Amino acid sequence: MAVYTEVTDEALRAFLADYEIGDLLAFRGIAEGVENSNYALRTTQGDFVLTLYEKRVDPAELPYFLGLMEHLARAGLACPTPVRGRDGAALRELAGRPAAICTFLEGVWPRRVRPEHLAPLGGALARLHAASGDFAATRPNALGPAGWAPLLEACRGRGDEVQPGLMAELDRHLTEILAAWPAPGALPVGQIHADMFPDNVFFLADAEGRPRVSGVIDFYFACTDLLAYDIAVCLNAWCFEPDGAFNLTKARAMVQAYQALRPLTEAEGAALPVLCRGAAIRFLLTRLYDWTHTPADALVTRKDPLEYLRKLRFFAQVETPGAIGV
Ligand SMILES: Nc1ncnc2c1ncn2[C@@H]1O[C@H](COP(=O)(O)OP(=O)(O)OP(=O)(O)O)[C@@H](O)[C@H]1O
Ligand SMILES: N[C@@H](CCO)C(=O)O
Repeated sequence: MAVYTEVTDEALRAFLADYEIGDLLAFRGIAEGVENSNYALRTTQGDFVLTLYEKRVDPAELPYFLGLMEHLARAGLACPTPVRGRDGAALRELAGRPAAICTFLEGVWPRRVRPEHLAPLGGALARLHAASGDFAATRPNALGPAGWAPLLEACRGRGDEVQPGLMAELDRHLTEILAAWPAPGALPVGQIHADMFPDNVFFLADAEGRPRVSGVIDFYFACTDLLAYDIAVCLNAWCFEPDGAFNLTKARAMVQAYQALRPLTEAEGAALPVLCRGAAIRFLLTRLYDWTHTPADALVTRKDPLEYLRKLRFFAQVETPGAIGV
């Protein structure tokens, strides 16, 4: 479910009059995603995606997200390009919500991640980091280390209902993670995607049938943070099998392809185990928050926090970067 705000045919046609993207042929709500309302539009000039930003997005941050997408697209990265209206503004309002239209990207996200996806993923991540290197704006990571303790507190009342003893275990992990977190200035910083999960990366097959990245979407967690943290997010989201086992082959393929374009510093390599642990607790906590604050009968599908408890435990016992493919 991700159409929270209904848009009428008339309202959409009036909205599109402010753009030069042709006449509307068809539009439909997109069911995937949980944060915002998305519509696929077809006009006489092509396909587009209309997004209405819902409650969890702070309108003040939209210029950063849209500006970053525009910057990356201009640098040649396949990501949604915000379309400007006749007056030059990309961020507008529709049905009482902030709204923007972006270009539509071809491809599909992998429902089942195969080892062949990982090298293209690593390459795409390194290109994203290179392309955003000269983007001037910054945005602190609201879901970075400073945000984890407040999130844990917000879950404390009901967290143990999900698994007995969970809160005490998370207290221990968080204390250890924060104590080992790299000091400011120790690692390279830049614009990161921060949510590079399989459902945000589209692939198409090349002439030989090998997957190649055709687009990266959903920049609404993007922020200015440690570049290597994006690798840690990918190691969490792409390198575990459905049975919970860590797949070292996938990890190595991703990290090697990334390093072919941007070699990691020694400090980044050494820090990756704790960055992975941090990324695991970040997704565990946001999922736990949603789990304990969303009514069970809500239309949104809640994601399993315990999947990330298993990943957190795995990364907590990693002793060398080599064990995670670095
Ligand atoms: N530019 C695009 N081109 C093609 N499809 C898109 C594009 N943007 C979004 N989509 C489609 O819309 C779906 C939802 O988009 P998105 O993941 O950005 O939604 P969200 O509600 O913000 O997300 P999430 O729950 O992942 O945080 C995607 O899975 C994809 O199918
Ligand atoms: N990718 C996230 C949702 C958006 O933060 C998750 O799977 O928990």
